[in-house]
Amino acid sequence: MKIVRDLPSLRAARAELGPLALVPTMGALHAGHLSLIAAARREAPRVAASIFVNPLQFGPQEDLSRYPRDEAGDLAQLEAAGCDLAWLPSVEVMYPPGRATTIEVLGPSEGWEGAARPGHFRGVATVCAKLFSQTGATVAVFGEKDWQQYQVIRRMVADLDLPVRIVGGTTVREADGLAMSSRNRFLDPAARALAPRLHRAMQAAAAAMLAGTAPATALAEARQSLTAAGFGVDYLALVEAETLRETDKAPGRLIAAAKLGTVRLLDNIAVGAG
Ligand SMILES: Nc1ncnc2c1ncn2[C@@H]1O[C@H](COP(=O)(O)OP(=O)(O)OP(=O)(O)O)[C@@H](O)[C@H]1O
Ligand SMILES: CC(C)(CO)[C@@H](O)C(=O)[O-]
Ligand code: BAL
Repeated sequence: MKIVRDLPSLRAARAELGPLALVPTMGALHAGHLSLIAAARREAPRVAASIFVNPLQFGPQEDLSRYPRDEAGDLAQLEAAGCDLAWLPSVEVMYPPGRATTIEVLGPSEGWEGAARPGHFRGVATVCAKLFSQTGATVAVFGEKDWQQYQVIRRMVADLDLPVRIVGGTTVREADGLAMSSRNRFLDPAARALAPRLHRAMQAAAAAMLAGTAPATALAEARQSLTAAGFGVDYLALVEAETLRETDKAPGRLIAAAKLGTVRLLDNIAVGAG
């Protein structure tokens, strides 16, 4: 596996390797990321992964400084997973002084994570556009776990005619249903024990909706049971899968963000064909 940290080395590696599928990450890799590497290997002859904790997508009160980092462990996992190229730009390489361009995707970025984290999707879209352009990837793989992000990137690529195909990877879960996430390591044992209830409550709400319960009723019940269990529910909503607009009938995507202590969990599932 080639490890590159500056643009001239990336360009040379790209020329040598040929068509690439890219998996953008912020590191602290887990089995969810590795499933995206495996998906990428099915999409193109060579696979690149980027590791970059993107300051532009973190608000001033957010956890940029304590975001988990483990470069040596990440590189070992990428190598073992059959990754051909690791792109590890520094903040200075990604954002040299004088930078004046950002990308703003409206539509699917409005609401939910976009409302909870103002400016977040501007940072995500900007860095992803740069990663696509830097690597020249023909395919990029994103986890469905961050459903809204996945739709924002699809929208951006369609709107800007970017020459990259976006592929989604299904959410990898722990045995008890908790969606894997780098931030799960911050759950204390009591919170870790409660955490799978989020997915269970979502599954119950989805099953109720498919059995004919009005979404508003099913969602209110799920919210109430989660709040009683100790979750701070930020949102739990049925939305149109691509636009992220709230809807009152399935099919759709059930999306949620809920806090346990200081850890914010995200999850989503399809309801019907959503
Ligand atoms: N459990 C998972 N299953 C599949 N893909 C995942 C999973 N968790 C993250 N991903 C995907 O991996 C890519 C990189 O995500 P990132 O590095 O932010 O990891 P993360 O675990 O989501 O971290 P965070 O704690 O910030 O949510 C994204 O496309 C994300 O959707
Ligand atoms: C796509 C991404 C790597 C952009 O920084 C990040 O938002 C993430 O890890 O999901
Ligand atoms: N997986 C989304 C990256 C973030 O939380 O900033």
